[in-house]
Amino acid sequence: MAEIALTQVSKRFGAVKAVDDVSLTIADGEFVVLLGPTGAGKTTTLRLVAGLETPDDGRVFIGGVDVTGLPPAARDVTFVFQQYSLYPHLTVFDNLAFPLRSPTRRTPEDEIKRTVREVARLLRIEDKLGNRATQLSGGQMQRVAIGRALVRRPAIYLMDEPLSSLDAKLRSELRIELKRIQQDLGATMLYVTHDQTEAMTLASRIGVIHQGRLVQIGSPRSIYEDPADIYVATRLGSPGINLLPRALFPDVAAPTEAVTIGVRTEHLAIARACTGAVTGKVNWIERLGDQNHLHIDVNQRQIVSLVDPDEGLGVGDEVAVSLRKPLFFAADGQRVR
Ligand SMILES: Nc1ncnc2c1ncn2[C@@H]1O[C@H](COP(=O)(O)OP(=O)(O)OP(=O)(O)O)[C@@H](O)[C@H]1O
Repeated sequence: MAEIALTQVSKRFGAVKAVDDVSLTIADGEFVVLLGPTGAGKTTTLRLVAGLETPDDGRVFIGGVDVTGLPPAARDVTFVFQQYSLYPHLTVFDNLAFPLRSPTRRTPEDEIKRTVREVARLLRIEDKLGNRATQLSGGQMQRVAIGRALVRRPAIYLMDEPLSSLDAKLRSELRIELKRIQQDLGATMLYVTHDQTEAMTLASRIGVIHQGRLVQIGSPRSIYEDPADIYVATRLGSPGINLLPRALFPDVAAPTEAVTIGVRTEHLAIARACTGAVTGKVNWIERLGDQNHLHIDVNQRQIVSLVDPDEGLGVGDEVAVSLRKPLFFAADGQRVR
């Protein structure tokens, strides 16, 4: 395993700055997730580390070695893509063994057997080793695709939304397994996704990407609780953070530059209407089963909050809304305290 470092890396495609002056160090054994919407520059960043793209500016280091000019094959990384690409005519065993059988590796057959069985055990597909790839479900195929990356034991694993083609249940199962495997192997992983749950549950650190720039990097908790700006604040949290004009809560003590108040469920106290607080009206309840999303109208502004189904509130109820330690943002979107 090895450390990855990018120093002031930029990559342009014509007029588009896909990656813009990104500096980032991923420690040996760390799981860093790059989070951002489509087009933010996540895949390009991975491709720069893999050597599938060359930066216009900046350097890429793996294990302390400057690999900026080296081809992918010389970098000891594996890349797992969103769409599994298995050899359909081969068995699961042979698909997994494939990277070890490359002429440059010349791995002895008994070692191949041992490694393939070990990876199949990690991914819980030992009973499928004799199946052809076409006889597998989507989730099993993606496990094999991940397994193909694992057998090589590279210095670094790069994963580009490897779970996004799976249904929600399989995604959550494989998420747990990926994290377990990464910890078991002590693997260095750079993983990209636009799924906030994946980022929160997998990452040692989350890097939030916006228009090619790394706008904040930190533990999932710090990114969630202590966002640097409105953009980062809106990346995490379900329901999403409520962004409200400061004037809606005139009694709340706020820094003078504050123009917008960011309010998550945990910043809200909602009670049946009484005097003294800002009041609103419940105008919609989304029932999710174990919890509800409560939509409250406050002076024609919508606030959405998570509540227990047994809260006893109904559409049309008047409620008092008060805030506890919300987030404040200046006119330019930067956080102010
Ligand atoms: N080979 C290319 N040629 C031209 N433009 C490109 C190329 N690759 C990426 N881009 C552009 O660079 C920007 C970043 O793309 P990138 O694929 O890195 O984003 P992403 O965050 O991975 O998005 P997604 O989640 O959709 O994969 C986009 O505007 C994209 O259109």
